[in-house]
Amino acid sequence: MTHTVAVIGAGKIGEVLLSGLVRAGWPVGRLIATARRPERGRELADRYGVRVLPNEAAAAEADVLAVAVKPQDAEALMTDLGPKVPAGKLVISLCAGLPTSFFARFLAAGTPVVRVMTNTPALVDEAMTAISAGPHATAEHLALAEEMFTPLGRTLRLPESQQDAVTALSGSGPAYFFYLVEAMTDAGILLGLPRQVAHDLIVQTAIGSAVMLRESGEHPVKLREAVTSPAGTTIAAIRELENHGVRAALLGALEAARNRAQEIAANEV
Ligand SMILES: NC(=O)C1=CN([C@@H]2O[C@H](COP(=O)(O)OP(=O)(O)OC[C@H]3O[C@@H](n4cnc5c(N)ncnc54)[C@H](O)[C@@H]3O)[C@@H](O)[C@H]2O)C=CC1
Ligand SMILES: O=C(O)[C@@H]1CCC=N1
Repeated sequence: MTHTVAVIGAGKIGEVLLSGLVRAGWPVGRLIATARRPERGRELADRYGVRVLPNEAAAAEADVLAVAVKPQDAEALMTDLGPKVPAGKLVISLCAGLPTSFFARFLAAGTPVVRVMTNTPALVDEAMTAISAGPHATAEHLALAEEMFTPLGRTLRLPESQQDAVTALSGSGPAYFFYLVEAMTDAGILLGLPRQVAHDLIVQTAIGSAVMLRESGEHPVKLREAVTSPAGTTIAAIRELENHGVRAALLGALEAARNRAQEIAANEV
């Protein structure tokens, strides 16, 4: 926590990172945010007590630049800011799809780049963050990225070649679970439960199932089999899921997300 971190483009995920660092006790004097809109900057300063600076001033002051703009905005940002980033800074990209080589193009030779893919459960310190070394990133840079993201949940080091798959699985993953909860709440309503009751039942069921997965260490098939009684209710539901190809739909959905990350990388943003 001795480094100064600037979140460049503190939107949704940038704020998730900032708030997590504040909760973890990162000195607020060592946290900087940049924002395109002045009112957004004021909001972040009021909410977290962090300094809000223009991009270039942030890059001059910080040791670590955590780039959290949308991939579509990264080229404009880096064309302007990249050549002004002083040597010796660590650039950490939070952007989906963009490879570290993209950032290296705009930066002084030798600037280390690390790519991370985190997710929104960082808001409750339950993130899954995958960290990959890009050009010139040493073990020390990876350790610094871990120091920033470990307080927000779990971290894992992976080769950069796996980051598009990670993005499809755990980066976007919370959205799939929220989608399922939404659909299952509707199902409860179809069966006659009040909306709030259906919501509460499924949220606690999701939490219980997630904790079992983590704490039992059992394979999900075994956990599911324990719920599935012979000639019972669960198998009747599972048959419907199988009939509707839900497993195949998930395989296709994640492949589509991975393909989208690759399109972003190919600049088809
Ligand atoms: N939302 C999520 O769950 C996750 C998002 N990501 C990645 O994080 C990045 C940001 O996504 P979100 O936070 O959802 O988007 P967002 O649109 O909420 O945040 C991006 C922010 O960057 C600001 N910005 C853009 N250009 C700027 C510039 N030149 N200077 C200063 N600020 C600038 C925008 O005003 C905006 O506030 C994306 O690259 C996305 O792939 C990664 C993991 C999860
Ligand atoms: O939807 C997106 O592109 C971003 C990346 C991972 C989660 N949200």
